[in-house]
This record gives sequence, structure tokens and C-alpha cells, in this order.
Amino acid sequence: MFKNDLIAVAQSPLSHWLTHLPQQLAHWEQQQQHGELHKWLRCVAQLPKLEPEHVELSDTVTVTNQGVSEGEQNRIRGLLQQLTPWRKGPFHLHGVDIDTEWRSDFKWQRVAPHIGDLTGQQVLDVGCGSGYHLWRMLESGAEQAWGVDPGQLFMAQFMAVRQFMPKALQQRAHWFPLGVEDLPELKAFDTVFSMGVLYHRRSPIDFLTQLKAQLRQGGQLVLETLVVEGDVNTVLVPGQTYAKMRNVWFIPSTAALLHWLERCGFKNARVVDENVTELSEQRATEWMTGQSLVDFLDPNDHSKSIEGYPAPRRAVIIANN
Ligand SMILES: Nc1ncnc2c1ncn2[C@@H]1O[C@H](C[S@+](CC[C@H]([NH3+])C(=O)[O-])CC(=O)[O-])[C@@H](O)[C@H]1O
Repeated sequence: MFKNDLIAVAQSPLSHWLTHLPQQLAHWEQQQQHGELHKWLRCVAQLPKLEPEHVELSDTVTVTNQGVSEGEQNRIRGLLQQLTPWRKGPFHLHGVDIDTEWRSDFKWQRVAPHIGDLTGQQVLDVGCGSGYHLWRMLESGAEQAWGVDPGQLFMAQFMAVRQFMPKALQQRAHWFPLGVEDLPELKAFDTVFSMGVLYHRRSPIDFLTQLKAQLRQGGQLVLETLVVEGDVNTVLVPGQTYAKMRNVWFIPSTAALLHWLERCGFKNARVVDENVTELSEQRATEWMTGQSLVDFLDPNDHSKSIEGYPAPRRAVIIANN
């Protein structure tokens, strides 16, 4: 399944990853597959093979071909709908608009002005979801964009999008079913992104250390996460749920986060954006029909989560290794 991606690793400055990666992927293929993965991958395999005439890796990641028939469009829509919920996007694929739960382009607009020129870079996106931001990283000049995420539905979504892309782009975007904890100390990426993951980790300091271990000397970390207002000693550890999410552990203030980064040995850590998530950024759509942000907030006071905590506020922090 990952043959071409492993060849790309071998030909990249990350070739030392091959000491771990083939074995981990083989183990995953034998032991760890989700019960529905085969069904999802069958959908991907059934997508029509279409020549990409027009490609845009912009706010809506787009691949089109004028000659696609209505029948083919319906077929694509039907197959992609079997991969719901689609959380991170949006995408436009041969006449099919995938209006995802998240407008991930809003996040990218907050991040992109601060990351410098990615030209020629090897970039890693830890917790990359459907891989939407991997395409935006290529748009920003990255030579290769590598994503890792344990979510197997998201892998199928990534593969569905990638197979529509021109070959030259397919060879530059990669997705592995790994958690951050599965990564050896590669010390090789020019930029490591991790957006929307820190609060899911039980041990945020270990997490930051694991991210640091992926960076080459002088490389940059782009960290995006939930934050609360407060000083260097403020950290919210919610009860069983935060905004109805069960697996949320640490939500620090930006001052605390800068302090953690410094303790972990990062240099020049700075907050480049802070923003309260608006209902227009995360909402139910035809492609994610379940509950979304509006259901996670106090119906009488949108400045609070349904549990009474401060409503989701997110910061982007950049730091150097
Ligand atoms: N151990 C882990 N290692 C790596 N990833 C993980 C792990 N555990 C969960 N994830 C993945 O982290 C992603 C978090 S979503 C952010 C997506 C994108 N980055 C975005 O900024 O839009 C935000 C949210 O759902 O709250 C999911 O895709 C998980 O599967």
C-alpha cells in the first residue's frame, strides 16, 4: 500500500526513517486495521481515473477536467459520500464540492503569513487529518509534505484526493497511519506542523519533545492548539469533556505554552495569532451531518462551552530548534 511512499522516503533526506518505517507499516497492515478500512479503500479504488486538467492548491483544493460527464460526477459523489464524515477541507473534485465540517482554509490563513518561505523544504504535519494542509504546504513551496495521523478514515480521504492529483504532486504528498509517539528521532524536517493535537495528548511536554526530535537544527515548529486566557501558571484541565470532546487534557494560556516550549529547549518561541473559533469555521454540512461547534457551546452564551468553560480559542505559535 505504501510502496511509492517508501521509495520517496529512500530518495529523500529522510532515508534514515527506513530503519523503522517499513516494519511499523507492515505491523500496522497485519494488526491494526480498522474494521471498515477495506470498504473505504475499495471506494477509493473505484473512483474513476481522470486526467487532472486544472489543479489549484488554494483555499478550496481543486482538481477538475472539463470533460467529466454527469454520470462520472455522480459516481464520484456517491463514492466520496461513503467516506463521511469529512471534517477537514474544503475540496472540489471534478464538479463535486466537499464542504467539510471545518473551513480548514481559515486556519491556514492564520498560519501561512508567519511560516516564511517553504521552498525546497521537507515538512511534517503531525495529526494531519485528511491531509488538506499538506496540499497547502506544497502550494507554499515545500518539496515534500509528510503527514502522520492514526485516523484511518482520514487516510482513505487523503488517498481519494491524492489519486485525482497529477503524478508530480502525488509524489510530493505522503500520509502514514502513525501517531506522534511512533516517530523515531528523525532530526530531519525543516518545518514541523502540529495543529489541533496538543490538547489530545496526555503528556504535553513529552509531545513537544517528540516534535522537537523531528526537526533539524534550526528548523521551525508551527504549533496550533486550544488556549485559555491567563498568565504563565494558567492551564485548564477540563473534566470528562471539553466542548463535548472526551479526549481533551491540557489547555494552557499562551504564556504557559511559551514557557513549556522554552523548557523543552525551543528558541525564539512567539505567538503569531490568537483567535476565538467562530461558528462559520466549524459547522455541520452535508458532508458531516453530526453535531458541530454550535452544539458544543452554551446556547445562551456563546462565550462559554456547554460545560461552562471558556469557548474554544486557538493560538498559533512558532518556535525554532
Ligand atoms: N497520537 C497522535 N498522533 C498524531 N495525531 C493524532 C494523535 N491522536 C490523534 N491525532 C489526530 O489529530 C487530529 C486532530 S484534528 C486536527 C487536524 C488538522 N491538523 C487541523 O488542524 O485541521 C483536531 C480535533 O479533532 O480536535 C486528528 O486527525 C486525530 O486523528
